[in-house]
Amino acid sequence: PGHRHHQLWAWTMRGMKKYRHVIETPNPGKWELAGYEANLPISEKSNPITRELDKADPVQIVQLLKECDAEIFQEEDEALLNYKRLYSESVLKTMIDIISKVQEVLKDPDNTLIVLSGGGTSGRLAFLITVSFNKLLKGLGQLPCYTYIIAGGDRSLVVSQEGLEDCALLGIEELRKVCEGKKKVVFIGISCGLSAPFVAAQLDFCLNNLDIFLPVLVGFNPVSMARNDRIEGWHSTFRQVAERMQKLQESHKAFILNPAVGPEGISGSSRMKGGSATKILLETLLLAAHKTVSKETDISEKCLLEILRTYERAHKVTYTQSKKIAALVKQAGTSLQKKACVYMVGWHTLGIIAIMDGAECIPTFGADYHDVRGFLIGDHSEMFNKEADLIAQGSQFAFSQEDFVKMVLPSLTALDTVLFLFTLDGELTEVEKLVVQVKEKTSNVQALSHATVGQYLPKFQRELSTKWILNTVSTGAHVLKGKILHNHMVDLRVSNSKLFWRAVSILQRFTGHSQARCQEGLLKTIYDPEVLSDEIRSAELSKHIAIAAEKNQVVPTTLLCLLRNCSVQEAQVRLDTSPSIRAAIEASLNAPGRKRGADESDPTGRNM
Ligand SMILES: C[C@](O)(c1cnc(-c2ccc(S(=O)(=O)c3ccc(N)nc3)s2)c(Cl)c1)C(F)(F)F
Ligand SMILES: O=P(O)(O)OC[C@@H](O)[C@@H](O)[C@H](O)[C@@H](O)CO
Repeated sequence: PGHRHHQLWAWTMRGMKKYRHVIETPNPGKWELAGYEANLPISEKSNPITRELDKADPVQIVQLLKECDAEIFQEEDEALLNYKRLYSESVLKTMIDIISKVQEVLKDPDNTLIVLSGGGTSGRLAFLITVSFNKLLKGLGQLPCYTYIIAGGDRSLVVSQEGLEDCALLGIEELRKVCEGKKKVVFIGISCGLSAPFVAAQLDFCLNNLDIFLPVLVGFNPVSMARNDRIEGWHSTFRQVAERMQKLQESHKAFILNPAVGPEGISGSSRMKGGSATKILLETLLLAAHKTVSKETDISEKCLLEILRTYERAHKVTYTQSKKIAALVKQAGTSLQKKACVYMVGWHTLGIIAIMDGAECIPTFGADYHDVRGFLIGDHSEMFNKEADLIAQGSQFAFSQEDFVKMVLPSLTALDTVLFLFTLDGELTEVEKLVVQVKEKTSNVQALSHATVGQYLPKFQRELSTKWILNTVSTGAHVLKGKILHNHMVDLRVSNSKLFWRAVSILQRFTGHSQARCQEGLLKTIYDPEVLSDEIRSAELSKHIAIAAEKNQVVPTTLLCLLRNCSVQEAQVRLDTSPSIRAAIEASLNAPGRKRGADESDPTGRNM
């Protein structure tokens, strides 16, 4: 029997060879065996650690997410397909090569520029890192050398606009604008999944103008797992661009920094480990560059390792507060379950991290914009590219102390949770003033202060600690609210092409049906009540997405249709009359006489 098993495995792998973009559903119950998981992009895989996240209590949720975050720092491991990791030799060498290019720019600020760019969280981190390092230069009396691009412009910093990362030409246009008149530009394109068309097009543009640009790609998949489906309005796939860069790496004409950090705790949610790893990688690289730009000494791997280790220490220090974090998760979960709000109010850059986390809850958990919101206390004048895009755009864009006092305080109730994020040096009087005002409205006030004594964390590590805590609190609160099935956000809004493919993959995973059948089912729900024609089937993905983005519960509805072989209307009735989406799906997963899909094949047989 063993050899037959092997033959099956070999057959399935050969079948994978034709694998273009489509990742086919393996035979029922053969998901792990057939090397299916091995073929999935690491950034999109389901992390075994959080397999039962939806059944965990607050303390367990914090523990599981802590373990996921710890994978960022895991050393290269021969057994685990030895993907290169954060501490791998090759990664450190590439960082050193990039540093010397950055130093050339820092020495000639007038004719040069360092551009950081990305969609969603990657764009927000591009902004945060730009602000931090321009402030560092200003402190040294030097001119700013950094600028950022985020898909959708400054609005996307505070309110997600997920569809814009699909716009390849928009990326080029934004890049041309910021590089006007520059002779040398280090372009750092950030895409955790090696997937955003916005970034792929910018990198491609750099590759066609190497006399001016040095393209650097930051992400967390091997190039072999870069996204390979066609980009609308563009001639190359992300993978083709990445392969072109790979060839130029030898001659230092392009660089790819892509250590594996392991799958996200919520499958595909690259705002978490992907965002944290982006911050760690780029701050380490740029800090080292700034440290040695004055001295002629070359940067050493030892110096890089020292900085990286301080981030690893920040992970340890942060999770010594696990009990308090779990209490915050529980309290925030209660607020959301009672249809109340969670406010995260942070000082200086801690406020930017709070705003980012709040903005991400909308696409990540289908949250309403006022469910979880971040606010920035303190001066934000020199921060934004075009602050005008932000101010007075309506309550969705509220983010300042003034907005908090004017628009939030008056309607605060005892069911709301308010979390203050600050450091113990300096702004204490400011904090107390605001806390007093909040305490008049609710006792649900928590403070997260970074002690500047004892467990001292430098600025960048303090920010990452805040990100880990806020990501855990907002994720945990939505898990407790029943938004997650196993470790998947099944009820995702199909608002860009990556989310369209994630929806199809989740349908494959929970039904065991073929990719084609799942895609057909999804289109049926999207276009309902219109009957699908071949013309509709062959329309551009952007057309499907434009319609899907305006509809609710498209994926859960399709899942029920596929599981019960019923109509869209019947599925919608079933969802509307069910206590929760999770309950409706679980009931259908266990419907009598149903073939079991991947996510229920339980190797331990516990559920038999
Ligand atoms: C793990 C899982 O099977 C799964 C989820 N999402 C996906 C995908 C999400 C998004 C895509 S994709 O946009 O085609 C993409 C995204 C990034 C990348 N490097 N390559 C492809 S695949 C896959 Cl392949 C599997 C599950 F269970 F979540 F459905
Ligand atoms: O960095 P990537 O892989 O290109 O992803 C860019 C964006 O899709 C991503 O940041 C998204 O907004 C987040 O909600 C993911 O949790």
